[in-house]
Amino acid sequence: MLDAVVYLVDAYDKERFAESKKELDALLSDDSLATVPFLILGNKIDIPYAASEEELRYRMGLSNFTTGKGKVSLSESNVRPLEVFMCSIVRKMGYGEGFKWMSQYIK
Ligand SMILES: Nc1nc2c(ncn2[C@@H]2O[C@H](COP(=O)(O)OP(=O)(O)OP(=O)(O)O)[C@@H](O)[C@H]2O)c(=O)[nH]1
Repeated sequence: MLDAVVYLVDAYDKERFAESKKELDALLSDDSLATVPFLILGNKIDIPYAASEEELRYRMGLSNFTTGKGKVSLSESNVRPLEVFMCSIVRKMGYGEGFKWMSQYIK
């Protein structure tokens, strides 16, 4: 079984959000991934016109599904950990926080 899924979205390529949402939805509804933590990374925030975190969350249909940043214990619940972190891979920023968040849910 997978420990986690890291899903990277190009936050600058707004025209492809619908396509990206479709792919993500397929993964989210895959029974074999039902309890697997999902880290959604919105990349390329160094570009001024890139989507904000809020816009990305909305466009990906995740507004009501993120489980909270920081230390949030979900082990007592059936809730799958899912969060959105914005990053710039070329600037080497943002994803570290995401991976740190994710690591608390990996046994
Ligand atoms: N400005 C910026 N450019 C980036 C960043 N990360 C990757 N790129 C650049 O984006 C270009 C295209 O790479 P990707 O977006 O990863 O392309 P891809 O997802 O493999 O291909 P597509 O499916 O066609 O989008 C490359 O030139 C990368 O260097 C980033 O954080 N900021």
